[in-house]
Amino acid sequence: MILYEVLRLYPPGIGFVRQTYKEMEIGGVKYPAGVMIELPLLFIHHDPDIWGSDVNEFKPERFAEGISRASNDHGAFFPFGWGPRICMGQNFALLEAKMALCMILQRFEFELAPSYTHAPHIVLMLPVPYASAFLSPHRATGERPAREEALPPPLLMLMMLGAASQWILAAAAAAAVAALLWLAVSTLEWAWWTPRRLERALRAQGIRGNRYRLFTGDVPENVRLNREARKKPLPLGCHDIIPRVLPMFSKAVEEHGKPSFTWFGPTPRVMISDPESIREVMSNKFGHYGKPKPTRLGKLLASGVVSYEGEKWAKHRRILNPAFHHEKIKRMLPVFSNCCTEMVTRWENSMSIEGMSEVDVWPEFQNLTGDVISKTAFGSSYEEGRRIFQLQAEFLPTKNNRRLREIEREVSKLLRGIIGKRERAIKNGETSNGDLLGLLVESNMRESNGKAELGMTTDEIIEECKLFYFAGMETTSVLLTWTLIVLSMHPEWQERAREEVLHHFGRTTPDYDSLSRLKIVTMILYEVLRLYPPVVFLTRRTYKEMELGGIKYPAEVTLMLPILFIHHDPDIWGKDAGEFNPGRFADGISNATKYQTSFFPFGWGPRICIGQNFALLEAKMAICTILQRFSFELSPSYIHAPFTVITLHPQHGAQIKLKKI
Ligand code: HEM
Repeated sequence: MILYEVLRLYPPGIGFVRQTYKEMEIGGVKYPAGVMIELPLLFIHHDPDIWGSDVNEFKPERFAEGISRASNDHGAFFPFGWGPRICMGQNFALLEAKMALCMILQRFEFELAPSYTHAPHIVLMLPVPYASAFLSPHRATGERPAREEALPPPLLMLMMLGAASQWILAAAAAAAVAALLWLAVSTLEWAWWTPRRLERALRAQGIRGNRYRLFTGDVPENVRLNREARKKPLPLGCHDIIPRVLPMFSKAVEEHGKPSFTWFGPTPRVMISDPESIREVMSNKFGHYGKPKPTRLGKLLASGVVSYEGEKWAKHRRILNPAFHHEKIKRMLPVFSNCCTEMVTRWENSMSIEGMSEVDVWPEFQNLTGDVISKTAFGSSYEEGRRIFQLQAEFLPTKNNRRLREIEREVSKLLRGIIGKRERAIKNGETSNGDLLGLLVESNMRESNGKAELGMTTDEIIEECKLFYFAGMETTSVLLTWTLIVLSMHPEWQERAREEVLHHFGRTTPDYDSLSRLKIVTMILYEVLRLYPPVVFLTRRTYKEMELGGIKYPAEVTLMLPILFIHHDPDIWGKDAGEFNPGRFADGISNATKYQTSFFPFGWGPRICIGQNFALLEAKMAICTILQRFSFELSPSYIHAPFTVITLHPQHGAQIKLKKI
């Protein structure tokens, strides 16, 4: 209470400043971009309308029932800031202050020295210029301390430093002990106190879950269960893939029900299982649900817009959006079609005299989507783009740190070269070739309009290109692979799709308008995305206590939005949830179930996948080109074994027997 009351009356930081990056309405007032907004902590902490008429009195008891009851506005006390950028060190600071105060109180009584002048002023923080006090040993004789003990601390420090070098050694030793103490306390805080506090808060809300294990949480158990699950393939035609793909979460739901929590290291991960709550989280209207901090692997693979928050995300998304507009993607169709034709021609050339062949379509589709994204992203700089793709493909299995850094450097160098060339061409009046990079550079120049801070830096454009690469190649090849596997398992739907394709295009190259009108093929792709979503779950993080579906989640909890579980839930999709039935999408996505967020393979809300139209058009082009030329079935060597390596892969490949038609 005392520390809180001191922090209220004498907050070390007396205010915060934020700047508007675009026009913003706050409390009914519109602030243009570029305005500095002062958040006057000191004024708010001293406001009698908030704290009462005794606002300027030192009354620690006002905090007797905690911070939230101390004033008539629970947001009125924020000496450590507030929201996502709240001081990371607040627990550290409070603990340190308590420790210091306790040790002083144990040993001394104290009062102000006559020389003390009460004159708080600002030099970054709120210092006390001459903070001398008379310290006397606790319950001691009342002897006055020596004069230098009452000197201002900086002077005292200088005198001490000058006096003897052993003081320096002593100070260094003390600093080392303090650093060790700090390390120990923050490790304990991170690995034990915080997880235990969060666990208690979740259990108090009636949410059940796994017991916390120090440091590792459920990670070793997850590895063990995955290893076990991966030993057992599924029967052909079985789409009940959850226990194999996400065995730990599946077990948690069995044992604890929904919602329940597991541990990703010291962070609890609560699985949210009702579509309404999922919609609320994904809408993220006020920025209350953020993305968890990216892992090291995530950062190395690609950061870019997918990992940003707040204004930075909004700026990047605004610049990227035009590149993914329908009209722009329509212009990329010839690239899609050429790449698909190249692939099927290769397949045709490898056929036996009887017109049969066996192909593992998984690497084939990775190649196809890699080719498509290289050409659509980099246009004339395709060769350099292709090299980047090869380097990134090498990246994932590489564990050698030196090699990883080399790859990073080479990818950045290649991208920097391509971007520089493109920027110079556009400045010389050449229009972009309609490729993603050109559109991005153009949109960036338009958006920044000469003001660098409104646009993206070259490094940021590089990150976005790496992201296109990863996001554009990986996910779409997964969708195509499962589509071929599932259509091999369900030949009646393969036949219906082929009829539709031949009806629209015969043997000619599919055009944009007819591709957009395909009904059966679209229903099939949706049903494959439902049963085999390339991204099996998403995560978000609470920045502060949030109420969701009647449950209060404390800050720092990870919410898991389990696409795979929701897509397979019989309470949402009916008894036939585990069956392949594209007919459920006959009247569109919105009529397939009664909830908006029961189908979200591309995410939802403001952060919905920017490339979904791109991916669906590419997938339709590929499926049509294949259906026009081949019938196909599973090879006897195919083993049905979906598992996740970031996205949903076929563990033993996707061997398909093709027959020329
Ligand atoms: C079948 C194919 C695809 C699937 C299933 C898919 C899935 C997703 C999902 C689930 C998200 C949301 C992530 C979240 O909210 O945390 C997302 C975001 C994103 N996707 Fe895709 N994606 C696909 C294809 C693509 C393609 C082809 C591109 C680009 C060429 C792309 C670029 C992106 C980007 C940039 C974001 C981040 C958007 C943001 O945070 O504002 N995706 N994708």
